Amino acid sequence: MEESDAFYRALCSSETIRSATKGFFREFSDMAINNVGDVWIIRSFGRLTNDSERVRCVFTDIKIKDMVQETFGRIKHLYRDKDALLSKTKRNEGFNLMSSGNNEKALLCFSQAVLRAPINGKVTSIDQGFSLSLALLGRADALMALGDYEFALEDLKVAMSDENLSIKIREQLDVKLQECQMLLDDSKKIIMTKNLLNDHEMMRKNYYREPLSPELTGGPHLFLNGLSKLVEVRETPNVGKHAVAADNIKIGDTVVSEIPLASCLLPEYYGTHCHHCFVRLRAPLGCPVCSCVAFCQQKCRTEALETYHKYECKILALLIGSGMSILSMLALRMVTQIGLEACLNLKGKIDNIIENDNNSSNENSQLKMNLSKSAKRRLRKKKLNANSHEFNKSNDNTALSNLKVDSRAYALVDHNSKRTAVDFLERTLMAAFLLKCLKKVDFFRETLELQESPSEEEIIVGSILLKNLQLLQFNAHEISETRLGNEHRFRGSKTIYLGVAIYPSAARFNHDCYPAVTRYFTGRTIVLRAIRPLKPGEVIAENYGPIFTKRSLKERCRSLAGRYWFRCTCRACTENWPCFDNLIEYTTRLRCTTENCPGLLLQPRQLSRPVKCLQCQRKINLEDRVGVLRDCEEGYSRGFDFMENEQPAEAMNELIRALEKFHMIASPPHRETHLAEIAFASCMANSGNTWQPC
Ligand SMILES: C[S@@+](CC[C@H](N)C(=O)[O-])C[C@H]1O[C@@H](n2cnc3c(N)ncnc32)[C@H](O)[C@@H]1O
Repeated sequence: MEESDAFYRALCSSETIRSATKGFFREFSDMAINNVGDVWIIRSFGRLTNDSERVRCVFTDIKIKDMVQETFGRIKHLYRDKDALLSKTKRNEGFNLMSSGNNEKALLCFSQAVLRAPINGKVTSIDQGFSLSLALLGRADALMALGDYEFALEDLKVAMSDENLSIKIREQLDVKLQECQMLLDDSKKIIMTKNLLNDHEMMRKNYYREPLSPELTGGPHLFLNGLSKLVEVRETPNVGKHAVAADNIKIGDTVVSEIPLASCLLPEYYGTHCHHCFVRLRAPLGCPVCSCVAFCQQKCRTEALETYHKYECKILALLIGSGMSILSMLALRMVTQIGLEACLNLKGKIDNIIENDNNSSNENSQLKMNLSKSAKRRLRKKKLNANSHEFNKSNDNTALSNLKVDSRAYALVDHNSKRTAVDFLERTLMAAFLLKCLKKVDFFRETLELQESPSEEEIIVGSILLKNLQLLQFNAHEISETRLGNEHRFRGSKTIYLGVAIYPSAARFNHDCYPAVTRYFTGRTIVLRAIRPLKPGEVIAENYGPIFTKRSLKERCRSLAGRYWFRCTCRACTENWPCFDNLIEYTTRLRCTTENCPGLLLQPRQLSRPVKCLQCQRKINLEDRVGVLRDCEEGYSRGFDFMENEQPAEAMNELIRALEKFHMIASPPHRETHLAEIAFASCMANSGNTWQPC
């Protein structure tokens, strides 16, 4: 590797751990790395062979332990607290705004009042201790004025759930509840009889619910959760595990619809999206302790509070302030959401996976050479079946306890054999920081002082954190929402990244600079759908960011090598396909008309003159093919027109027909086809997370 490449790779790698500009962590880790020096890093730390040893080392080795213990010994609770007075002020602001008819702004004030209010009975000097119920009552008023009766009803029910409410407040709530129920029933009747809800209103209401995920085409895979039966996972020494078509795949087919194993919302969206399910907030509920996060409904709040948020609550501001990356937060979430017992249980499974991996990479390289095709197939099936065991036990999101034994993520690639000692050290320091944060919030049974050396339980959890930090670097996905244009759904729309998540099945899809699938999200569920047809055995590739139409070969190589540590050998790279701008000049290759011939031919200047196919050696007349290509282009234009009229379903039908035809008679690259694929992907994303600012 050239020096500049190694430098770029190290830079990319560090950014998956922490910010290069914000927070205290970077400064601390740079200082620690400088202090211990290269010799110790390479000769001592670099010789350690597993994650437990690495975590133990930073807490016990004389060269580094004081720095680590002293810095992390100062960890304190840091979070945004409740504020009853502010809640009351915001509630009064809300009433003022309502009286001047500004109900939307009033709703925002009431929501702030709800989120800042302490639980009833906590601060009795203000609102006699009922700030929360009063804030909810005020918000219900605003929601009713806006016609959002279901949200209002929900607020009133939450407000009434306190058994110790004063008689006066209970009576007010009772009256409001009956009024709200009546208005809700009436509005339902009106909608049913007159179908009064217009498209815009319907869309607005749906923003606050999780969109429906599409069914998996061909039904779900027998044991690879979240994948369709049309997908198979294979493994080769050069590209590792990857998804291939098990059957014919058509354009638009849904090949993945998977819920995440763990996910984390970016802090900048804490005020606008549900901390748990990522849905847009309309009438948020808060955590009873902190004012940092918001939930769209009781169910999300309960799931979060019963699992990860009970640990993260009092350190959230510290975590954000440290400048840690969102992937580091996800590494912590994978631990906090399952709890200590499950972590201890997981450790044995992770060790088994690592051991099996080591054994099989040694054995496989020798064995595979000599095996027959059918023996290789049996071996593949056996391995996948072994993995599926953890799968079947774990993919029911409703049963959180089942998540406790899910070890699928630990079989994903982490490129440990290529990792430098300094990279390991930086990750280990982050794992140590997270470990001490967990200790501060009583994650562990023993209550040792922060400064003391870690117990065996802590080393286990530290090693899991460290492993998470490694595997997430190459396997996490960004969750997105489509911000629709102000005036038009498609024109001016853009993709907004809300957070990150880990999907053990989708993480098996390799990259291609000309991907076979497009990706969008329904809530936190990842959906992958085909944008070009595939035959059995063909690779179903995703795109990791650099797409051939927008980035040059050099840029793509640098980005993929720096971020994902591989050299791409896809067709777009090996044939050096031109980017969009240069595609205008490019002559599209047409398929030979001889049955089963793979030949690709360039259009002759004079169309009536046949050209010789170098594959089948026949003279081929391409007039028909050129005619069909024009039909395709016309089909694309009709699709674009439907999009211009904001009719995504009709646009998709036109585009699918034209794209299918194109792939039968020609081969990419072809400028109009790629524009059509982008348009088709936008139409599909339209049924996922979307938001149109008012
Ligand atoms: C998300 S994982 C994909 C699944 C992975 N191949 C596995 O075995 O689990 C990303 C890693 O896969 C490998 N990879 C992905 N696309 C590749 C490609 N086109 N060629 C070679 N390796 C690729 C790289 O090692 C990359 O870091």
